Amino acid sequence: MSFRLQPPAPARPNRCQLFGPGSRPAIFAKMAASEADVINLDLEDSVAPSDKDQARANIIEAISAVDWGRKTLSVRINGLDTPWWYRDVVDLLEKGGARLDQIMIPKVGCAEDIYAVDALVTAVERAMGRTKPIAFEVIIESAAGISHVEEIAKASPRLQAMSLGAADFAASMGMQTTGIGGTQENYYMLREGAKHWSDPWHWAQAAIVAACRTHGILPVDGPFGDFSDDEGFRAQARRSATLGMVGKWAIHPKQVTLANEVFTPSEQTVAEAREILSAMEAAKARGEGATVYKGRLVDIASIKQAEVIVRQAELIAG
Ligand SMILES: CC(=O)SCCNC(=O)CCNC(=O)[C@H](O)C(C)(C)COP(=O)(O)OP(=O)(O)OC[C@H]1O[C@@H](n2cnc3c(N)ncnc32)[C@H](O)[C@@H]1OP(=O)(O)O
Ligand SMILES: O=CC(=O)O
Ligand SMILES: [Mg+2]
Repeated sequence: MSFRLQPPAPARPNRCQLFGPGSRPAIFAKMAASEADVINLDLEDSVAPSDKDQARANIIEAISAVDWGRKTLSVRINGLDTPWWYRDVVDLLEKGGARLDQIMIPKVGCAEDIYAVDALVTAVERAMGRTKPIAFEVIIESAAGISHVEEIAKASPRLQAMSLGAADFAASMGMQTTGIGGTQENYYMLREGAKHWSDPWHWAQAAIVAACRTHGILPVDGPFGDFSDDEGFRAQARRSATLGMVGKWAIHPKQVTLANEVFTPSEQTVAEAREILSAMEAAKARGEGATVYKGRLVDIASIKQAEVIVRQAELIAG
């Protein structure tokens, strides 16, 4: 155990991040009225190159014109390999107003990518006398991104969240699939003639969770493309939650309820966590570090596990 304590992740709900193209302002009010904790207005891959300027103008207007309530409001800028990203940053910060909370940086490949955006954001913030610092979230969606995930996670104090972007990740890795997230038909083990599907996203998710938890950042699962497959979404989201991720993107409004359902600990889970804490209090009073709860071992590590669940529930309850 290091003497350095693991830093806590930002204390805000992040169960669902609802995306919408900046080129489709008619849905902005619907996004604001949704139950998503985070809104991601997109300037990147859901916006055609010919629409980039108009989408940026739409978003700048909507940042202050729409009532976003208590949601975290984030805008996904274009990637650093495009001619649009610097204009996205400068215009959002100069013209977007104070309501904007966060910028999402896609296709991050190394810590220097964050440094570059940080330098630009810092300069514009100073020039504008902006008092609320813009937070960052990043998408790990390339071979370079996952290779440098830990140095990316510690690249800036602005960084609050990190998502896995399954679509671009699959493309960058040369994966033989056009599906966005979820079960991949050809990724199975064979035993006695029966197929057992495995999870090709698992290793990247685990690397992201470890980097995020080391540096106090929220790990988030990205898109699940087949929005007609509720059970597929649930299964993917449950695996992510079990691994330690705090939430998942919704690329269609119907996925918001599903994400909130999975990433909100159930009453039963919270009640059990509280019972474990009580059982450990009683054990401590007896001078014991370990005891039995419902026929199974609980010890001092169980306190930390139970506290994760109770903290999640308290955060969501506000
Ligand atoms: C790989 C990645 O990078 S993923 C992230 C980038 N991608 C995106 O941002 C895409 C976000 N999603 C969308 O653009 C759209 O949801 C689409 C294109 C997938 C589907 O759009 P539609 O064909 O309009 O969907 P559908 O007809 O089922 O919409 C149902 C209702 O939800 C609304 N709606 C659709 N998308 C959204 C959204 N993202 N947020 C809020 N409301 C929405 C529609 O306006 C419609 O409202 P209505 O009932 O009042 O008429
Ligand atoms: O940007 C998201 C992705 O899956 O790619
Ligand atoms: Mg992407």
